[in-house]
Amino acid sequence: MGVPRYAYLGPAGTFTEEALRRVASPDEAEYLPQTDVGSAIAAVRSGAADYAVVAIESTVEGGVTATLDALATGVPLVVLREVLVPVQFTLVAAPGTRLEDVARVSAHPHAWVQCRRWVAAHLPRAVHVPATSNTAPAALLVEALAAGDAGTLPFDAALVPPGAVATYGLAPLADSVADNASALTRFVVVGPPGEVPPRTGADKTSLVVHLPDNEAGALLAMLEQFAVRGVNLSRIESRPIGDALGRYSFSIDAEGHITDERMGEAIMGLHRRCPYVRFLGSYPRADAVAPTVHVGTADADFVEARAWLARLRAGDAS
Ligand SMILES: O=C(O)C(=O)C[C@]1(C(=O)O)C=C[C@@H](O)C=C1
Repeated sequence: MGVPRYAYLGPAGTFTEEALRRVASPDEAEYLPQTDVGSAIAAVRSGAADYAVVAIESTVEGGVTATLDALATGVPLVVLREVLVPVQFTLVAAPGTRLEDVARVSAHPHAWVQCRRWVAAHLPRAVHVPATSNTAPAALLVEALAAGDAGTLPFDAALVPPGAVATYGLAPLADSVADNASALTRFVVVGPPGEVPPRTGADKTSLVVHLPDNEAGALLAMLEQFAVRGVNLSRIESRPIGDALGRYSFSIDAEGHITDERMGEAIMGLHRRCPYVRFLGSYPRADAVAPTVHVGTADADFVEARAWLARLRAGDAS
């Protein structure tokens, strides 16, 4: 078998590539840059890649809907690992450009929303020119500079990851561009289902859940499956299923591993109550924070309770 092949949002220098470098260095893996998240995930489904690395959540914008939607339907894939990357941007432009010359800024939509206040304060005239990734405009700028026609570009400056400044040999116009200096983006490595990564004691489980139609309290009943078993949720968001108005799919991250008794019981509860449950994997938490275990919800409590029930069922009510 050759080296593992990773599909990810390119070109070189994206935050996604930085996340990938933390998973597998370029000399032990094949990097397959793609133009969008959907193509990276499709590459795993078609067998063109073994894994995809995709952004799934940011501290500023919440869930990355392209990723959530691509994983919620289609050939099942699972999350194997998560990686957190700090996100700040550098504004780059052709040499000689001054801040006051900048009226059009190229940026990935997720980058733009993470720099809105900075842009309003420093470039009040600037409009957004959407880019397919954080480094796509850097590559265009380099090409245009080499061809001597930077003036024909559809933007005056671009927001790029700081690491891309050196990769593309560009001159920064402004550094540390961010509305939230501690912004993080969470990336996940996804692959075909197989063995579940072993429990570490600080794990996350991701799920997609549909609710029964027209049932008062269905959302509450779904949440209770977690609450009564002491399972904390770290993210829940609704996405339209897409076939009719009012039909929503819930994308959930829960603290714990599928082999934890409380998580297993909660997922069985979802299976009994909800028309559709997709398991998107159990994997180690990047921050290695173990969940708080509430009274009566440790593995031993479930095991003991089951043994007690078995005794009752066997007629031992003493
Ligand atoms: O990986 C990149 O650089 C991207 O352009 C993608 C992406 C994202 O989709 O969230 C990654 C990190 C930042 O949050 C902004 C954009």
